[in-house]
Amino acid sequence: MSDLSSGLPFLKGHGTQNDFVIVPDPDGLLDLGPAAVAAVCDRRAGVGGDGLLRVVRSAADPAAAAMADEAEWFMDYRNSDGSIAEMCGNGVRVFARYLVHAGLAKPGPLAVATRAGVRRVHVAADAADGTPGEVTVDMGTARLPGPDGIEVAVGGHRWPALNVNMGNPHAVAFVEDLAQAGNLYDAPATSPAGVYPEGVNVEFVVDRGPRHVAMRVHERGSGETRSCGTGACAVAVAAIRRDGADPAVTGEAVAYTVDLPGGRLVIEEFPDGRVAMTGPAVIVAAGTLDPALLG
Ligand SMILES: N[C@@H](CCC[C@H](N)C(=O)O)C(=O)O
Repeated sequence: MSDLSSGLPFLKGHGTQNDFVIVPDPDGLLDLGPAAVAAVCDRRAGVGGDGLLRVVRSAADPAAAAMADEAEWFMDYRNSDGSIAEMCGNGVRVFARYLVHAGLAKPGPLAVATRAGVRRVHVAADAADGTPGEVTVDMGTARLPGPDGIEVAVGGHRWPALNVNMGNPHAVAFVEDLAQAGNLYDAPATSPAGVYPEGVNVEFVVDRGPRHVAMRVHERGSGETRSCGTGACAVAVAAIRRDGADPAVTGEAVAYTVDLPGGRLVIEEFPDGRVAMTGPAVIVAAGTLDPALLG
């Protein structure tokens, strides 16, 4: 158990404006329950964030100890409502940026343990003018578990959707106009019932040009966010199949540009099914959390 009487150090970072509170806990001494996470992520009464990244040595956390030989650090990711998710694509890029920022890793290749398994990350060196290098993550392979006939509904609109699992669940719907998704204050309805027993992240997608799409997302546990890395991968995978460009069939790697409200990500898929995501990730602030916030 950690002594929190003098407060808890934190940092703030984002990847294409998907923003996270980063809490270093190298020795795994913190017990951050859902209420504490939600309080920290509250945009008015807390620091504010779409999620929280606890940075802990894999060997110090039972959820990651089995990955400790491969990845020194475990990304313990929580949504802003305090719920746990298996994976966060922007989160893992921001996590890697933090490790470099804190001197815990060097730019270049590094491995990060997540609940969805070890993810290989590459942090590019900063440019000569100080612009932070982009961060690429090998996101593993997408699963498309079906069934056929999934639909997403918002207001009076209803669209067919593809179930894409990137370690976490997604429903991808191609729409005519991103405004049709409305204000996205509430989670969109999905059918048939029972396809997503643990909840789902829902993506709305339009075409922008050849191999170029734009999307909005409603994230499970966080609401509408300005970017979602696993969501962008799910969208690219769905668009690649729709466009008949599946690398497992064509034998050719393919890259799609995905525009999100908070920025741009490039998603590649390779003939062996691996999906890679590249985009910016930055640290923007550091401070101390009032222990009262943590309950
Ligand atoms: N923003 C993330 C996804 C975070 C988890 C998601 N809300 C879930 O519950 O699955 C990303 O960048 O992938």
